Amino acid sequence: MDAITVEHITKKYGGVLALNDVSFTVGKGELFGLIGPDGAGKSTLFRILTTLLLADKGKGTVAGHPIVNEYKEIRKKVGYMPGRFSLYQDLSIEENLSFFATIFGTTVEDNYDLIKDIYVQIEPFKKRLAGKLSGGMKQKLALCCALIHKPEVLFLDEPTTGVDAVSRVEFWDMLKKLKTKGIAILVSTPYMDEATLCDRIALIQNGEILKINSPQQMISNFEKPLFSINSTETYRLLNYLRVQNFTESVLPFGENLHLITNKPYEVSQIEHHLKISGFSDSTAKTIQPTVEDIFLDVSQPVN
Ligand SMILES: Nc1ncnc2c1ncn2[C@@H]1O[C@H](COP(=O)(O)OP(=O)(O)OP(=O)(O)O)[C@@H](O)[C@H]1O
Repeated sequence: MDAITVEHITKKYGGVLALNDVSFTVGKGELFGLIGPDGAGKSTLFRILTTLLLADKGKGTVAGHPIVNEYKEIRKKVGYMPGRFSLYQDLSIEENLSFFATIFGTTVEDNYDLIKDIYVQIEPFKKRLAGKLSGGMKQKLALCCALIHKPEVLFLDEPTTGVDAVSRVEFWDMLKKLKTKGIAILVSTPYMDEATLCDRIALIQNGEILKINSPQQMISNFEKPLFSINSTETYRLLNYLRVQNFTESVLPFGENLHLITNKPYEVSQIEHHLKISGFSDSTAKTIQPTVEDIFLDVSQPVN
C-alpha cells in the first residue's frame, strides 16, 4: 500500500491556480522530494495532504485514509513540519517536546528511540527557549516534535530553508535514517542540490508537475548536448551565445555558462568557434546535467 496517493488535485485561490491536476504516489519508506521555486504550489499541497485545506478537485490518501473523509485518522498518523517553524518560541526545548507529545496522547519517554539520534544533539541546551535557538537547532527540535508520536508519514515543508550548510547536510543524514524505519517522507525544497538525496523527485512549477523520476534516472535520461563554458567575459559571452543558431539554451551557473546545443558538437568545435568569435580564453567541456539543468530545461517554454 502506498503511504501517499495524490490523484488529479487542483486548487485555486480566487484567480490564482496554485495546483493544476497534480498526481503522484509515495511508497512506504520512500523519501520523495517536491522540487520547485517559491510559489510553485508546494505548501498548498502540504496543507491539502495534512488535511488543513480542501482541494477543489481530485482526491488523495495518506496512510491509507482518504484525505477528506478520514482526516482525524490522518492527523494521528502524520508528522508535519510546516515551512515556518511551528515551535512555541517562549517554551524551552524540553517543554516544546513534551507539549507535542502530550497533544498526541503520548510521552517523550515512550517514543524516545525514534528521536534519540537527533535529540542528543540539542539536549545540552534543553532549558533554552526555542526563540533563542539557531536555525539548525530549531530545525532539529521541529523534527523531533514532528516525530514524537511515531508518525507513519512525515511532511517536511522546506525544512532546510534558512539553515546553514553543515546543518543541511546533517538534516539529510537524519532523513536517510528515518526512512530505514519505514517512515514515508514527503519533503519540499527550493535547493536543487538536495534533490539528488531523494529516492524520487517531482519537479513542480506554477502548480504543475513537470517531471517525476529518481534523480539518477532523470540525469541519465537527459539526452541533449550540454556544455559548461568558462570565460573571463561571462556576461558578453552569455549575450553572444543567446543569439547563435546552434544554441537551444544558455544560462549562467556559478562562474560558468551551461549551454545546450540543438545538435551534437565536439568540445573542440565549440572552443574553435568561440576563439574565432573573439572569446580567445574560453574553455568548454561536456558535462552531465544537474537537477537544476533538467529543471531549467523542462521549465522553459517550448518554442
Ligand atoms: N492564501 C492564499 N491566497 C491567495 N493566494 C495564495 C494563498 N496561498 C498561496 N497562494 C498563491 O498560490 C501559489 C502557490 O503558493 P504556495 O505557497 O503553495 O507555493 P510554494 O511552492 O509553497 O512557495 P513558497 O515557498 O513561496 O510558499 C502562489 O502563487 C501563491 O502566491
